[in-house]
Amino acid sequence: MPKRFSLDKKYIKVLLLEGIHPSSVESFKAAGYTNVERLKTALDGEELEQKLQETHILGIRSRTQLTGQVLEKAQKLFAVGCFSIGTNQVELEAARQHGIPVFNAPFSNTRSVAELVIAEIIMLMREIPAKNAAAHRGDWLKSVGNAYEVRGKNLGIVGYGHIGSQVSVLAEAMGMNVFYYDIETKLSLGKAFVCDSLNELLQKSDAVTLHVPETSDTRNMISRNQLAQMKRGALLINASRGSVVDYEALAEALKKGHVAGAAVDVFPTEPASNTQKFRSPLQDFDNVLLTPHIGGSTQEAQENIGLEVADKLIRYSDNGSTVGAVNFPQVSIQPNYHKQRFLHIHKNTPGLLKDINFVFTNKGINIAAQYLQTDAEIGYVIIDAECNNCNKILNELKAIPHTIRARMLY
Ligand SMILES: NC(=O)C1=CN([C@@H]2O[C@H](COP(=O)(O)OP(=O)(O)OC[C@H]3O[C@@H](n4cnc5c(N)ncnc54)[C@H](O)[C@@H]3O)[C@@H](O)[C@H]2O)C=CC1
Ligand SMILES: O=C(O)CCC(=O)C(=O)O
Repeated sequence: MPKRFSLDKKYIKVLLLEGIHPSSVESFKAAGYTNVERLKTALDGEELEQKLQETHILGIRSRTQLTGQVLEKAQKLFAVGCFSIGTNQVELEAARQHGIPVFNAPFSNTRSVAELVIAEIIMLMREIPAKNAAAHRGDWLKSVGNAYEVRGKNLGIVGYGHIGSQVSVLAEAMGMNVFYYDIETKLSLGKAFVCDSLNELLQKSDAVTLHVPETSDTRNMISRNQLAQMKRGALLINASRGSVVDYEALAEALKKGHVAGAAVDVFPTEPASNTQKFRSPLQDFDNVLLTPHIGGSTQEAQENIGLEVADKLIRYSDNGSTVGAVNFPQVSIQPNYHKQRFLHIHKNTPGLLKDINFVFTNKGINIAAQYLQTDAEIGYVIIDAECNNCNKILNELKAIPHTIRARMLY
């Protein structure tokens, strides 16, 4: 059976930034993509814009910022893969308007984050960060101090999604009492107790861990007022996004001893590479565990993410399937090796489908199958047709007013 490609694959440039796992390169190569470049670092500014001039498929993790301005200039870019859960590093609406679906990996690193959080809860409850820092300086802090077992303590989980719910199960297995708060109704796992408000959760918890996405609602959701609601001596863990906690306020609460310790993996501004310096108001505190956004950085997670996101990008590039895209109408579709496939992305305008169909019917070309999905603003249609002069058809499809992008898979 002949293979059909969405551009001759030798012309498709795949650029993978930020040390994305080599498993993704292997996937692209196995699917016939030979022009794959993998860089260890993130890119920004002019360097990023330059590189994107020749890129069709881009893979990033959390450091590369894809603004509307950057996307506007990336004329050849037709798909973006975030090799992460979070997609806040991409202006999704701008990508959508440019006809660029954005894919991510919603599950693959969740267990890794949950395990790190559990380890941090134990470390913080035993005051290990401060004792470890002292030992490195030659000081011997052998005292029970405020060290506690986690068994029987209350853990508050904010955001009971993929990560929060796994933390819940692991914490209960260690004998913790779990409380959670979510804006959505979520099935309680084990004996976890749902709280009606964030304040209720903060008031009950000996340790609070945050597992919400970055949204306008979660920005600074833990600030002075919320920290004041926490029990004196409670712990705070943030492995979600840096924007979720006001770190100046957290530093004040730590200074006063109101918060006894914290573990922080994410920051409002993170160094773009390992050679850049990292600064945070939390660096002054021995009782704060600081990690460089490595919640999901395990070999298992990264290998799986590499495979998962590469697979979604390849399916889109080869077949037009947008399943798993976070900003795009979802079309689930199998390859069609016998017909010519066209992809048409357009502004959702009345009568446009008629114009598309006219391109074929006007020439007596049979449309064998058609798959359309729309949202309020854009439409995405896949057309399998029996045509001979396919390039001419493609050009006519591109010329239809309100077309954002048209491609032919061949
Ligand atoms: N540190 C790291 O390396 C990693 C960080 N993350 C971060 O963790 C976040 C959570 O990941 P998942 O659990 O997989 O996401 P998820 O989407 O499965 O769960 C998020 C939960 O938060 C809830 N939520 C949203 N807004 C809320 C609000 N204002 N108040 C309370 N609950 C709210 C949602 O309803 C959902 O249940 C990601 O969005 C990402 O930013 C994810 C992976 C790795
Ligand atoms: O591993 C990364 O670069 C990003 C992890 C993360 O924050 C996510 O998956 O949302």
